[in-house]
Amino acid sequence: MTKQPETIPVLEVENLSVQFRMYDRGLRQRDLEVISQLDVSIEAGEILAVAGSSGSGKSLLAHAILGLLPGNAGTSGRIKFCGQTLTPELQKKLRGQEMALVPQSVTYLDPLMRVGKQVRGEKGTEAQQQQAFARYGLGQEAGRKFPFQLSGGMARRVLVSTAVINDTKLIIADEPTPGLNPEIAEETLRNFRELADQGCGVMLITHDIDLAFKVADRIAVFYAGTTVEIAPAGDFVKGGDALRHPYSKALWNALPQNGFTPIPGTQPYAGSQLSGCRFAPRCSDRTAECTGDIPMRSVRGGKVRCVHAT
Ligand SMILES: Nc1ncnc2c1ncn2[C@@H]1O[C@H](COP(=O)(O)OP(=O)(O)OP(=O)(O)O)[C@@H](O)[C@H]1O
Ligand code: NI
Repeated sequence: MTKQPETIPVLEVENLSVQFRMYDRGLRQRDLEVISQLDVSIEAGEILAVAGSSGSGKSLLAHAILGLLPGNAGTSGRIKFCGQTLTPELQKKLRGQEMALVPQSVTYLDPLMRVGKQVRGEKGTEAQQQQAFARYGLGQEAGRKFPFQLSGGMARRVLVSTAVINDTKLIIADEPTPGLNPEIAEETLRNFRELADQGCGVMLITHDIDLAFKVADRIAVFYAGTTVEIAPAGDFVKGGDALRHPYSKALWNALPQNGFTPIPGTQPYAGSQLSGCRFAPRCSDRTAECTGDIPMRSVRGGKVRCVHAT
């Protein structure tokens, strides 16, 4: 029997931690760990949604991948792009080309530069830009406009065009839909699906797991700076016992269509050094074992960071 060629994931994040060097009064220095022991991967053709509440580390993960962390941040662990370990030099080379960020807000467009020029960037050609614009239903005249002359929907398509212009293999979209009317939000998601279907890996960062399971293949749930569950999107449609981590179940129960049941307590600040399960203080299933080191493990075709999950 011939062996199937192994496909190399577009993105592999292994045991990633991110710390910020902070100075207390009197210049005492301490490291604040905001992402810890994070593992995640994306295959070509796949949309991975990254869902989690505010402050759980979603944007920092995006910035760590792209090499956009601020100067006082340090990382450990490994990030591989198409099998190659990323270094700051490589990140700089690939950024905006083979890996691209669709930022949260159209205010990321330079207000003083015509959008065609922005979309082409340093290396894109006029022909590539026109092709991308045509693909997203933008007239050629759009390229000569300034951002303030675009409608919200057009500006969004411009941002997506920016991401596709250089045969991008990995697109990271950070909260691309809030503030958009539902039609444009859906159109934006359709664009990502299309790009994935053509072989791109897409990381879709969102607060909204409702939206995530409509378009994503898998969902990674973040809590206080790490992944607590990574599972097929279908499990998040079913909810309840299809899910593995108590926090994922709680998120599901908090959805309007599932009764809006709130989760008591609050997420610990990502920098607060906790040992053991970070969700334990809010978990009704917690036991003494939850204070130990909790690795990710495989359960029913997904991954979970919980000693009790079956
Ligand atoms: N420059 C920084 N210095 C210190 N701490 C920071 C810095 N940037 C972010 N943090 C902290 O890191 C944690 C994760 O932040 P991050 O922006 O990744 O959250 P997020 O999941 O993207 O949240 P949101 O959904 O609100 O965008 C937060 O607790 C935040 O306060
Ligand atoms: Ni964010």
